Amino acid sequence: MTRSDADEGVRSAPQTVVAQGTFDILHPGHVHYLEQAAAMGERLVVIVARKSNVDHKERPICSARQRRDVVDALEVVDEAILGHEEDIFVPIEELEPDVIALGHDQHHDDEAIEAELARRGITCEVERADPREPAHDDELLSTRLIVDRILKRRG
Ligand SMILES: Cc1cc2nc3c(=O)[nH]c(=O)nc-3n(C[C@H](O)[C@H](O)[C@H](O)COP(=O)(O)O)c2cc1C
Ligand SMILES: Nc1ncnc2c1ncn2[C@@H]1O[C@H](COP(=O)(O)OP(=O)(O)OP(=O)(O)O)[C@@H](O)[C@H]1O
Repeated sequence: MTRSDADEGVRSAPQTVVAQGTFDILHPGHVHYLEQAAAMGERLVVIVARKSNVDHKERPICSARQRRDVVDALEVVDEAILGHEEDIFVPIEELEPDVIALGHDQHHDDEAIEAELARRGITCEVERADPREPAHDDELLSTRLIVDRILKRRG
C-alpha cells in the first residue's frame, strides 16, 4: 500500500460494465443501449462481435476493426475491443466486469450466462437494457432496416 492509499483509505476499483454486440452501421438504438450500459457503472467497455460469431442473422457489412473503431469513438464508451473468435467468455475473464449489460433483444439467455459465469468463478451481475422507441416516424433503429432501405432505394 502506498502512503497516499494509507492516508485516503484504499478506494475500490471503478465499477466496470461490459456491453456487446455487432454494431454494424451505428444508429440511435445503439447509442441508447450504450448510454444505458454506461449508466450502470463508472467505466464502459464494449466487446465488438466477430463476424464468425454473428450466426443468428446476416453477417455484418463492415469489418470488425471498423465497427470497433466507430464504437470506440463514442464519448460514452471508455474502450471498445474486438471479441474473441472462439470463446466469448475469454474477454469477460480478462476484464472481470462488475456488470454485463445485455441489449433488450439480445438472443442470449440471462440464466445460461449466469451459469457459465458461476462455472468459471466470475462474480458479475447480468442486467438487461430497455429498447428505444423511434423519436419520429422516419427513425430507423435497426441495422437490418437501414440495409433494407438502402437496397430498396439504391438497389
Ligand atoms: C457476455 C458476452 C460476451 C461476448 N463476447 C464476445 C466475444 O468475445 N466475441 C464475439 O465475437 N462476440 C461476443 N459476444 C457477442 C455475441 O456473439 C453477440 O451477442 C452476437 O454475436 C451479436 O449479436 P447482436 O449484435 O445481435 O447482439 C458476447 C456476448 C455476450 C453476451
Ligand atoms: N432500438 C434499440 N433500442 C435499444 N437497444 C438497441 C436498439 N437497437 C439495437 N440495440 C442494441 O444494440 C446492441 C447491438 O445491436 P445490433 O448490433 O444487433 O444492432 P441491430 O440494429 O439490433 O441489428 P439488426 O437490426 O441487424 O438485428 C444490442 O444489444 C441491441 O439490443
